[in-house]
Amino acid sequence: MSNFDKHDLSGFVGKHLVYTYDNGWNYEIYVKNEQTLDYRIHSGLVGNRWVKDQRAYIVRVGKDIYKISWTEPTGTDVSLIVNLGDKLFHGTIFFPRWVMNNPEKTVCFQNDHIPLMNQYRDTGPAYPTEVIDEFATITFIRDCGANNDDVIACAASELPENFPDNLR
Ligand SMILES: C=Cc1ccc(O)c(OC)c1
Repeated sequence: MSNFDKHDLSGFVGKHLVYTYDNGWNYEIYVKNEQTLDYRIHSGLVGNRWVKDQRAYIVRVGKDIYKISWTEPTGTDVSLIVNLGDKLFHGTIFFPRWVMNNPEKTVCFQNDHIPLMNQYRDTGPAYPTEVIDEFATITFIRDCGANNDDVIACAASELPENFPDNLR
């Protein structure tokens, strides 16, 4: 049927991407391996939040098109389409109501606060969910290999002075 191997994620694993949503939100993601991602948020509702080792479903849906979906300890659900060939990106984010009401509660290195995030999630309110459905422009792509813990290793606010502007 298709002329590519949908099970082959080798063209995606290891990719480090920076992208800007049409609403101005700037994000950075590292595809750590076939089921894991790290990310850092530069600006937007929850700018300066960062996360390592988020488990995700990653699938190939075209020759150079991938889809990543996951649910976070906060209860936020995310699904991303990454079209590397056209440098086109689309994200759908489903924010629980409590995140919209108090986004600052999620701005942290989440890995140090998983039980707290789960507690916020369980307390809610969850509904009504806020759906953010936006295209983004990929501004930077590079290959960092798999399972590289140096790619996303600090908050956006903690990046060194000499960090390249095109990587922010
Ligand atoms: C809520 C997290 C979230 C939302 C949109 C994204 O593009 C993302 O990329 C890592 C993460």
